[in-house]
Amino acid sequence: MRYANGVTALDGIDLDFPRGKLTTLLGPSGCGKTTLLKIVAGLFRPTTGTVAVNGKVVTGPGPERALVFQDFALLPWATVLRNVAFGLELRGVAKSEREAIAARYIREVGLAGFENQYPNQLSGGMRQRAGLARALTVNADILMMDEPFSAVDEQMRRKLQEDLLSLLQVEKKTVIFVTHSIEEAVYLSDRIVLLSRRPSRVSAIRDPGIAHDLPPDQIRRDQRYLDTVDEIWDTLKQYLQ
Ligand SMILES: Nc1ncnc2c1ncn2[C@@H]1O[C@H](COP(=O)(O)OP(=O)(O)OP(=O)(O)O)[C@@H](O)[C@H]1O
Repeated sequence: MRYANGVTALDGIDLDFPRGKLTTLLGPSGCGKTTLLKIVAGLFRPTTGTVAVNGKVVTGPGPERALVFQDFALLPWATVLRNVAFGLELRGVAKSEREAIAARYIREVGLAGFENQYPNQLSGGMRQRAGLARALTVNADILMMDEPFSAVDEQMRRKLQEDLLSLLQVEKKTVIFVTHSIEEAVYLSDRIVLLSRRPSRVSAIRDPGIAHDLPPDQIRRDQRYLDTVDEIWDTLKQYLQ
């Protein structure tokens, strides 16, 4: 992918994202993680190459893919209920139906009771949950999450990570996740793609092999978890100047 200003962000990326698995893109700042996510989302057209979902080439955004941003881009003038239902509103789903669906996901992400609050009345963690609920509401099979937990404090981040794993046990989604945190990647992922410095290539792929149904504290103490964190750091630190 080469931008109009001459920056080549990605070069020769050949990747697949297994169905029902959480794949994380990890790499140095500016290597092109967000660019790759936006290409998969159909927001950017790659200079060369293609993206296919279930064998069908992506030519733009589609209902089977939902993008969750770091700030979740909530509408400040709309309540949580309306924000969460917004994707369905855009699709012309009737008010009572979309609100019933939205209410279900609001409960599922742990926001019950906050349906009528506005985004500025919520904490950062609650806003993240509202954004996630909105992505779930449109029932896309593929969720793309761009550093979704980076704007909250460490305790809330851990809680959101745990809740995301629990949610994914129920809602079988294919997730493409971008983070800067090696620990977060190893904790959450079925598969981790390490990208090199720009112009970015796939440097390595790791399957942490961690059972996500174990209690969170047990995962974080697991020797395999700790070794994988160390090993990934060893690979990534060569890209730091
Ligand atoms: N719209 C754009 N036009 C021109 N260059 C861009 C554009 N968007 C991103 N870039 C450049 O492409 C490169 C990759 O950016 P991108 O945001 O994809 O990286 P990233 O890995 O997500 O970065 P970070 O980890 O810092 O969030 C950067 O050098 C960035 O400056």
